[in-house]
Amino acid sequence: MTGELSALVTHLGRERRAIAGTIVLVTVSLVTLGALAVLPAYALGRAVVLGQAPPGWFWAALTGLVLLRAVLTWGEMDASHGLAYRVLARLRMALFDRYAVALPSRERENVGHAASTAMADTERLEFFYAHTVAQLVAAAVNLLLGLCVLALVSLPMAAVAVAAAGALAVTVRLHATRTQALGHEVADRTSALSARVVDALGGLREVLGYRLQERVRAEIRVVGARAAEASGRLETTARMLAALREAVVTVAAGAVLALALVGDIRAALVPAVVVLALVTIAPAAEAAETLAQLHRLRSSAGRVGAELARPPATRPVESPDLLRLPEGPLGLALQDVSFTYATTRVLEGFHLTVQPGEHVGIAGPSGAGKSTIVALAGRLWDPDAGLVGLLGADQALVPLGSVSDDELRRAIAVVEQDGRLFSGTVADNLLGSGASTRADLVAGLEQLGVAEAVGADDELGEAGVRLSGGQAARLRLLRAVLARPRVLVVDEPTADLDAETADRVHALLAALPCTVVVVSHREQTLAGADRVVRLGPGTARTTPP
Ligand SMILES: Nc1ncnc2c1ncn2[C@@H]1O[C@H](COP(=O)(O)OP(=O)(O)OP(=O)(O)O)[C@@H](O)[C@H]1O
Repeated sequence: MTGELSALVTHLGRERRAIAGTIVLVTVSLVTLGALAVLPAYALGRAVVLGQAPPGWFWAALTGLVLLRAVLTWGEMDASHGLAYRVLARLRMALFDRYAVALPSRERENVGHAASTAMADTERLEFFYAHTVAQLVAAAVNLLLGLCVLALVSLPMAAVAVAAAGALAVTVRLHATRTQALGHEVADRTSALSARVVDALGGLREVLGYRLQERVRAEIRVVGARAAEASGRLETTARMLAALREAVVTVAAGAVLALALVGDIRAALVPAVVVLALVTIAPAAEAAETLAQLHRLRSSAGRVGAELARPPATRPVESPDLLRLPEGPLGLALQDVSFTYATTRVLEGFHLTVQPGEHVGIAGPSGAGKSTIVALAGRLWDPDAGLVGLLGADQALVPLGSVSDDELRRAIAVVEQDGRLFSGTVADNLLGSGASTRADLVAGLEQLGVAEAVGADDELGEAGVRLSGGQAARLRLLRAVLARPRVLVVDEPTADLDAETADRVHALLAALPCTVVVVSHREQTLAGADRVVRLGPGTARTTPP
């Protein structure tokens, strides 16, 4: 197995034993099949050349092999189907565990690539570990066994089989070198085509509104033709090499037959020996076909491996360093914090202390770093330097990075400006934390003026598409409030609202008993806070309190 594929085996846990089990099953099954082909050929040779009926042991052996093969085939199907599902689940679970800690990275990348790796690449690999590995090992063992038996019967015939195996290996190499570059070209062109289609579908309203249909159609036609042309070339090359492999098997069978006819093998054995040569080489030819396709699986394994190696977005909390949060109200503190996106330094030596129970507003020009402060407060990322923590009533600071994720998520809720809702009902979306009741939800919908538009059991559609911007913003806020956090950090809760509806949000926030940090450009929204911190333009710096 090549590096990328064997590297993933560590993620398969107990399934490694199951893979070993299918290898044994498939190998025994293939050898049994070979014996099932050779035995009747042997009987036929005796009957035609010597005029002798098969002996009694022949029928017993044949019946035994038929039964064994039936049991093995059934066992193999049963084992490998179950194994395939479990391998798929293992790989996806490993990926999703990694995504959970690594994907919300500060680069905020498009997650389409991650999703396609988790769905498509893992499916390809599932088949490989559950079926292909066993097929390859079985073909290799079968080849070795067949060669040994052939060598006992006739050394020249064994030499022919070895030469055929060598020729098949050459076709695999040829296939790999010929199709690798072509395969990349096909993948690139196909992904360009889907990107263009997704782009056009995403902007369908604009396409129709600005009468761009003809242009889009022409572009898709050109990109589609390029993809089809590259796929065609790949297909032709693959077919030619498949034909070459078939030719190798045919020539080898012919050579074996010729050797049998001119050699010193007893005539009665000729059919059995020719069949033996065939059952030795044919599975190897099939395996060669599979090996030739292995580069695709290797790329899939490489992609999955790269995703599994993504660095976590925040430093994992080691259990000996775990701290418990104090009882009672909690405040929030950022001490001497610096933070940089790829090249943009947003915060430098930044200080902010929000006392337990205090309501603080944060204002500042666009790009000043307000949303970055919100993200750091929710420990979506760690700061490059300095400390972000929760403040007890005794002013002791517990760094966010020392609290278990579960305890942290229960203590602090963050409502980002571009936060997400999911498909499902309003209740599914808003009561997930389990901290509030359905009655609280209904009261919240009333208070925020959304009850007329949506009820607790209404479906929101994918990513909440059935809501207006202002309705979605209020539901996102309500979701955080219903989680009953001890610290609530909200980014622009009223940006999408008219003045009257914004007042409903102000009233809700003002009545909250917990610590509240509100980021807003709107003075009305900041007016309800106990105090307002105003950031200047450029990198946000503040002196310690
Ligand atoms: N993921 C990112 N990668 C690179 N730079 C980023 C990223 N997110 C934000 N920035 C940059 O960091 C700076 C601060 O962004 P931030 O979103 O914190 O500002 P903000 O004060 O909330 O702005 P606004 O009021 O417009 O929402 C900006 O210059 C922005 O371009």
